[in-house]
Amino acid sequence: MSTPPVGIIMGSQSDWSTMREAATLLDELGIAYETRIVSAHRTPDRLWEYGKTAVDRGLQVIIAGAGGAAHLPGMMASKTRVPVVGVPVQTRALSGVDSLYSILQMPRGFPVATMAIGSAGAANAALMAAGILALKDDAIAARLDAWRDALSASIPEVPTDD
Ligand SMILES: Nc1c(C(=O)O)ncn1[C@@H]1O[C@H](COP(=O)(O)O)[C@@H](O)[C@H]1O
Repeated sequence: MSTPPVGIIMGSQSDWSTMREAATLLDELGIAYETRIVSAHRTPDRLWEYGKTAVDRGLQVIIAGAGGAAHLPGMMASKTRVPVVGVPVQTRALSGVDSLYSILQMPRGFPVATMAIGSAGAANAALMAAGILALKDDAIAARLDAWRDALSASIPEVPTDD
């Protein structure tokens, strides 16, 4: 089976309820993806292998979600030049600010495109991936344009009472 263009990876099964938002949006846009649990802390060899083979397998964007000491996106970015879009998963103790800072503050040279905390960030990660793929894929570009137009059209111009 050929590798899809997008990999959605997450530090734990518990991140799936957040990262599912990215998968749902990619489904809407007709973009194939794979999903994996990969942890810098708990499965470092799996992380290494995923990053080492990403280019050769044909992955074009990696969406990486993690919470707390969220080292996964940055470590993945250190191992592959495939663009990594990071999603800070919301945590109970620190509301996801810990995840955000862990992902955001990369040293010069190894960037992670960091999204907002939580499911909106996961959805935006999928849209970011779509935008990257759309640069070289007219069909994805057309579907992304249509998706954006539909969202804009759904926003009322005048507020109403609930
Ligand atoms: N931040 C990371 C990494 C990593 O960065 O490699 N691996 C797991 N985790 C995070 O630990 C949190 C709690 O995980 P559990 O719910 O499994 O205890 C999750 O949000 C996961 O992303």
